[in-house]
Amino acid sequence: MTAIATEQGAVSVRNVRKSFAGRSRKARERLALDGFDLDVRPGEFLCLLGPSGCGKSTLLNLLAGFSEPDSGELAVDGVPVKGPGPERGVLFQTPMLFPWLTTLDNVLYGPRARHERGDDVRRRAVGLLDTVGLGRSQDAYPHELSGGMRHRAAFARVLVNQPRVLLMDEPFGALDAITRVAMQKFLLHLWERDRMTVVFVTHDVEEAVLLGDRICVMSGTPGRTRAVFDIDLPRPRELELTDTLEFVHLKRQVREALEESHA
Ligand SMILES: Nc1ncnc2c1ncn2[C@@H]1O[C@H](COP(=O)(O)OP(=O)(O)OP(=O)(O)O)[C@@H](O)[C@H]1O
Repeated sequence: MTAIATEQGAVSVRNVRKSFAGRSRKARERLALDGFDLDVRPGEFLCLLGPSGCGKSTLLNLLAGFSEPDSGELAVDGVPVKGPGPERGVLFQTPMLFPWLTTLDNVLYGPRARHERGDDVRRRAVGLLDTVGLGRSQDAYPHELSGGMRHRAAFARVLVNQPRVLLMDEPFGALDAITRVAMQKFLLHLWERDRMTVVFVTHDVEEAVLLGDRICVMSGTPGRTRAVFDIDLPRPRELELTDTLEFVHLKRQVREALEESHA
């Protein structure tokens, strides 16, 4: 896969408001975000932490172009987000795969939908499946894959579009501890190599400190930025880092900010 230029993938969120109508006349409108600002540098790994309901998924959906703000602006490389686009890859907690397609056909789905059909794209898809350790499972259907394998297949499906920005909503939240660590290692390795911009939502403070360049702790409702932490830990990062004093100290600071955001 071609490396992604690090100067691409700047994300900006300006004064964004997003509300949801109540289900009935009596049910009040819910204000998920109000006056929300965020800048993510090209190639930066930003983690979003915050209490349930503070608007993290709402923000990711807006950046993905799955929904529109009431007001304010969201842009990638200065281009306003007007809908979904292949330059923004989205990964959710539940891997999105079509059950009736093989692993390889799932990966090729996006390029085919854009009428990219040549040998090049097929080679890229096969290469990616190798990279994610599914080289031998290209003909398997999703139900024949383990949970971790399905996550990796969904990853390959997103990466084949060579996104400049990866939007990840608790992608490893449902995995067992061992698979989760394996996926974190895999993501770190991939990001070290390609340096795409990542916006990563998690509830796990340790995961945020291990992965992120910066952590934005949100509070709500409506969602606001409560604290921002620069994580200046050396890279490449390995799991052993979590045992160091520096890591433990940072983790405590972030956890305290998160606890305050629940107050
Ligand atoms: N489609 C929707 N319709 C109505 N209300 C919604 C919708 N999506 C989100 N909300 C509301 O907007 C607010 C923010 O929700 P959101 O899912 O963004 O929070 P979150 O921080 O991602 O929460 P969690 O950590 O639990 O996933 C909540 O009050 C939620 O009930």
